[in-house]
Amino acid sequence: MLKVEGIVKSYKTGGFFAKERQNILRNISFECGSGECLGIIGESGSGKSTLGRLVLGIEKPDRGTVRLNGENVLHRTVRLGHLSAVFQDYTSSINPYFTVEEAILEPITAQRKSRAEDRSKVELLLNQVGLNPSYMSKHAHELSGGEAQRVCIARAISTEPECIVLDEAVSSLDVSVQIQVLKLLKELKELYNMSYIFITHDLQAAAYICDRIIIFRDGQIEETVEAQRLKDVQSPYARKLLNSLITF
Ligand SMILES: Nc1ncnc2c1ncn2[C@@H]1O[C@H](COP(=O)(O)OP(=O)(O)OP(=O)(O)O)[C@@H](O)[C@H]1O
Repeated sequence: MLKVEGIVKSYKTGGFFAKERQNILRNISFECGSGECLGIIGESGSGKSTLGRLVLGIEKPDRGTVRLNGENVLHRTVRLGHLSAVFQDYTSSINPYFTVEEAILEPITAQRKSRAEDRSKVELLLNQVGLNPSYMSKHAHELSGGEAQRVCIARAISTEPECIVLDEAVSSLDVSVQIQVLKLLKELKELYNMSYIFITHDLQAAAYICDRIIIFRDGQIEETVEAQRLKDVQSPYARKLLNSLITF
């Protein structure tokens, strides 16, 4: 279970010596249960990706804590192998000098598992994301967008993490590929009982994959709603935002 409590985050607004700071996240608290997919929807610049980085323990909050099963994610041992991420920019997510096999093995190697099992593990992971073993020796530039994102997903699930932060993970893909990858993510979530923090602008994608959706406004939670009851949002802002995001 992921528990975010009282997160506050600001950044310096000017250069290195600047004293002024811009508040990005203001007192954010929520929980994401095991096996739950929690969506974060909000306008551009509202702080969604910043929140994602704090959940991953990549950055430190000014105040507040992110805990995974009661332990602070700022400790490397708490996040290593237990938390992972899939980002929008799949091409730069994969080291261009790595083969697919090396890219998928990166997090496993960080956990120092035995090398003998590695190849068969990569084969299994490729299979689970719908790619055949011949992909192992390819490099990122030889993959289509959908294939590269499948490799990123295989890498993200390789350590069987409890939680994955998916930051606009399907947004750069063609619509038909988006649907396939969303379906795959849903299946993998069931298979491994993982939690997802699903950051997106895409209301349809969120409605498809999420159990609950947080509507974010200017670094604060405006409203949280069950994905199946999106039409019942209460606040006028949330209504307006959702209407603006409906594209059909
Ligand atoms: N490392 C940083 N240093 C300074 N300011 C930053 C940093 N990271 C983000 N910001 C600022 O924080 C604000 C929120 O950015 P963030 O990327 O979290 O928003 P977002 O909701 O994910 O936006 P988008 O949907 O466009 O990706 C922006 O004004 C951004 O310029």
